[in-house]
Formats: sequence, C-alpha cells, structure tokens
Amino acid sequence: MSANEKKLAGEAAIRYVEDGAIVGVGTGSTVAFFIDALADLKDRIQGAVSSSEQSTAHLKRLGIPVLDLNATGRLTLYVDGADECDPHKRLIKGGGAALTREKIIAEASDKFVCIIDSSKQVPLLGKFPLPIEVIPMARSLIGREIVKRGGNPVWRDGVVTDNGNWVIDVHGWQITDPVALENDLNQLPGIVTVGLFARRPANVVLVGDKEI
Ligand SMILES: O=C[C@H](O)[C@H](O)[C@H](O)COP(=O)(O)O
Repeated sequence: MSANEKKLAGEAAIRYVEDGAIVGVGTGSTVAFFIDALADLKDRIQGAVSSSEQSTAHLKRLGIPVLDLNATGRLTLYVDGADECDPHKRLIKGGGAALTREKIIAEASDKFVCIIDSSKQVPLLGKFPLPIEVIPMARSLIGREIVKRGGNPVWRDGVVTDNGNWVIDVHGWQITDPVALENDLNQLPGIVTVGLFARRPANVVLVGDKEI
C-alpha cells in the first residue's frame, strides 16, 4: 500500500470534474485526498453527493455542499476507491463498510472513476475478503449460505453500517465469475449489498496518476 500513490490518484481524479457538476464522492483514505483537492474547486461545482457519514463530515468541513441524491437525479461523475480491482475494472469494495451507499451512487452515475494504489490490482478478485452488508437478523442464515458456496464467513463484530446493518467478510473465495456470484448473492433475503462491483464495474481506473 502506498499513501503517495493514493494521493496522486485522488488528485488526478480532479481532471474529470466539470464546471457546474454535482460530484458523487466515495469513502476511504484514497477518496480523502480527492475531497481535499475538490475543495479547491468548490466555487466551480454545485456540490457533492456523499456515500458515508465519514465523507459527508469531510466535505462539510471543507465547505463543499452535500446534496441529496433524491433531489439531484443522475450524476455525471462518481469518484471512489476500491479494495481490489481486476483487469476488467471489476471491484471488491466495502473494506470501510460503506458499500451500500457507494453502490447506489455508482449505479446513479454515468462515469465511475476508481482511484487506487497499485497494491489493489489483482488478476482474480477474492484475496481481499468480500464484504457483504446484511440485515442483522439474517446474519446466521447468510453465513450458512456462504458456507454452502465454499466461503468462510467472518462477522465484522462491533461494526454497524451507516444504514444500521452488519457486515460479513467472506474469506477463501477465488472469484472466477464475479457477475454470476453477485447475481446469485443478490437473490438471498437478508443481504442488503454485496461488495462486488461487477455488474457495474468502474469506467476509468487511476493507479496513482496513471489511467489504465
Ligand atoms: O467501504 C469502503 C470503500 O469501499 C473504500 O472505497 C475501500 O475500502 C478503499 O478504501 P481505501 O481508499 O481507504 O483503501
């Protein structure tokens, strides 16, 4: 992991921000650099739609207006980090438990620019445990469904998401068909969000300041 590459990526994503835009903003240490850089443009944008209480606090602290996605309609740009990224720009996200709001904003955006350091690049997704946000009463049910599928579910004990739910991290999956796994898990009652971004991958990936 390289903090310098994260900073370069966060700052490089600024070139995708157009005048007058409402910018979708993700969560995490890489996005924090993007928010810092976005503050310099705050008089040229309408504001941001935030994916977490953490990013909302950061945006507000720097004087960037935080807008409600229900009022903005579609966004032209979403900028967010990732925990893993494969060569098809498919991602694992949710290491910071913000996956649900992140996935909503990614879906509502025309262009998803993903900002990472080179340690996040993998040939196959799954070395990073796959985060799944679950309704608390379904934790054991979902755990058993994961075991049936060959995964090792570990409850992220003590973590409550911004939506009041819990997170299970799935270890041991080598994800050869991310779209199929995402679709399969999306069918299970009790799962709120799977941290696989395969149906809706990133459009652009910046590794440091280099677009791949
Ligand atoms: O829930 C958190 C998000 O998906 C983050 O974008 C992801 O964990 C990457 O975070 P970082 O930039 O801190 O490595």
